[in-house]
Amino acid sequence: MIPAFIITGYLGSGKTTLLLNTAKEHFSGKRVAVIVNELGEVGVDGRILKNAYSEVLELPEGCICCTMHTEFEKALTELKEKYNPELLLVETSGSAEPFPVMISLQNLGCVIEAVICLIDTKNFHLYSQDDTARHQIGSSNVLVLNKTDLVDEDTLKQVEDIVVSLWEKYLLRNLFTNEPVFKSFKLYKTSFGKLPDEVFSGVFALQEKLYHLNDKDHNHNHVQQVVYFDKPLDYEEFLNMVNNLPTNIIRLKGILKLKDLPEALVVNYSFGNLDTSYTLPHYEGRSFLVLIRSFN
Ligand SMILES: Nc1nc2c(ncn2[C@@H]2O[C@H](COP(=O)(O)OP(=O)(O)OP(=O)(O)O)[C@@H](O)[C@H]2O)c(=O)[nH]1
Repeated sequence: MIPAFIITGYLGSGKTTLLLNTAKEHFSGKRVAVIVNELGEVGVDGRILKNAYSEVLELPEGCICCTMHTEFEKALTELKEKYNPELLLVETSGSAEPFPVMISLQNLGCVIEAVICLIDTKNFHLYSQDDTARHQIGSSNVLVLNKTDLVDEDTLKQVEDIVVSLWEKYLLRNLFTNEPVFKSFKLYKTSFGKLPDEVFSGVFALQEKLYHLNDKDHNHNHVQQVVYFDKPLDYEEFLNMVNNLPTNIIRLKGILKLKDLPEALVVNYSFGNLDTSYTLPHYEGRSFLVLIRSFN
């Protein structure tokens, strides 16, 4: 039985960041396979994670939450045969609910060690009404109020209260008994997903067998577009573009080769905050940006 952690949470909440620091440190020396599912056909997280983990499986088809679960199970079976991992870390897309992934992992004989939901405390008010975000919270048993460095104590307390009430309201329930799948949760307040070791110790493992619900009408509230750049960009030109983005663009991710910069720049923008602190030294691919628009 392979232990598996599911990392869920809304767009830009810090899932990849968690995988790059705390999880990476905690499991160093183990044969860890990372599975990452991104909205859209171009993966950014996968490329970053390949810098940190030797085995990264990208499932860019867009959506393991709807019709893709057979693809997910096939890919996972191949991964197990090829790599024989001691542990799986699964990052779901920010637009996906974790439940179908939980089912698939159990179908393939994995033990779900925890479902960890990252919450962007700075921007929570902008997405707290989103149905998928609410189900992500209700399907998790480790709630992580992340980006605490960007909010004051009062805001943090408000977000905590809302998240706790959403957890209670959106709790995942056993199809037959209607009992909550998770009887309790643990809440952490962090920045950059720095979680204590206990999260990875198995104390949050899911004991129950899950069952498929009828496929409900699954309606995504986001649309993504990919823009490719054939020539290296000027940094000023790029900043200008970011500063003039329409307000319905809530997320921008990508990898850009810039004039005068030897390493490719990883672009990470969510809700008006731009982060370009991460670079990729040996990136040979095309420059691109994925833009995620909200309909809400
Ligand atoms: N200030 C601050 N920034 C953070 C924190 N955690 C993550 N970030 C930044 O937030 C941005 C998004 O983080 P990611 O880890 O890429 O978020 P994600 O959840 O994987 O994003 P998606 O895969 O698109 O849903 C990056 O620029 C991170 O460096 C935090 O605690 N504080």
